[in-house]
Amino acid sequence: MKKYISKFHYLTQDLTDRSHIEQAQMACEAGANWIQYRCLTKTDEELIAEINELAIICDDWGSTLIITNHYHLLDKVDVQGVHIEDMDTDLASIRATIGEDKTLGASATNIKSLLSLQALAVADYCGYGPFAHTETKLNDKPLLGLEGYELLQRHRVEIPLIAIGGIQISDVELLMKTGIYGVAVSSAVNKSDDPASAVKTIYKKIY
Ligand SMILES: Cc1ncc(COP(=O)(O)OP(=O)(O)O)c(N)n1
Ligand SMILES: Cc1ncsc1CCOP(=O)(O)O
Ligand SMILES: [Mg+2]
Repeated sequence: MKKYISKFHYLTQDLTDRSHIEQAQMACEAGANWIQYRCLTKTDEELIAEINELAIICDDWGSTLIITNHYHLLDKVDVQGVHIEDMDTDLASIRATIGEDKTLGASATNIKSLLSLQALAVADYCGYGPFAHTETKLNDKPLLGLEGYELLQRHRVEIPLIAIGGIQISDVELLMKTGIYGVAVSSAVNKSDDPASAVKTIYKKIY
C-alpha cells in the first residue's frame, strides 16, 4: 500500500531544557507535518503517556506522528507508524506484526543496504545517512557527504529516500538537488536560536 511520506521529517530528541512535547508543539505550529518521536530513554509506561499527548497535538495540527523503534507499542497508541533504526532487524517480520496500514521507515547507510531494503519491499521510506557528523547519535558509519547522495543517481532508487545525520539548514538545498526525496533533521532545528524559524526555512528550501 502506497503511503504519503513527507519531504521533511522533524525528529524530537532528549533535551535538558525542552520536553519532546514542547518540541513537537513548536514544530507543528511552525508547519512541520511529520514528527518522529525519537525517545530511547523511557519505560513503556512513560512512552505511552508521552505518545498519547503527542498524538493529540499532531491530530490537532494534522501532522503525522511516527515513533522511533518501539513498534511493540503500536497497538497501544494512536500513531501512524514507526521508524526502525536497527538495520539488522527482521523488517519483514515487523511488517507482518504491525500490518499494512502503519507506515514503516527503515535505515540504510550505504548503497548496498539501501538496495537490499528496497528489494525487500516492506518499508515505506528509507532514512539514508549519516550525511555528516552529528552529536545527536553515536555513529560509527562512514559519513556520506553530498557525494554519497549524488552517487545514487547511478542506481534505480524508487523508495522515498530521506537524508539524515548532521544536516544543517545550509545543506538542504544542495542535498535536495541530488534527487533525494527529503530530509530528516533534529539538532539543526532544536539547537537553533529560533527553532520555529529553522523549521520554516527548511520548508522553503525543500519546496
Ligand atoms: C528518517 C530517519 N532516518 C534514519 C533514522 C535512524 O537512522 P540511523 O541513526 O542512521 O540508524 P542506524 O545507524 O542505527 O541504522 C531515523 N531515526 N529516522
Ligand atoms: C537518528 C539519527 N541517526 C543519525 S543522526 C540522527 C538524528 C538526527 O540527527 P541530527 O541532529 O544530526 O539532525
Ligand atoms: Mg546511522
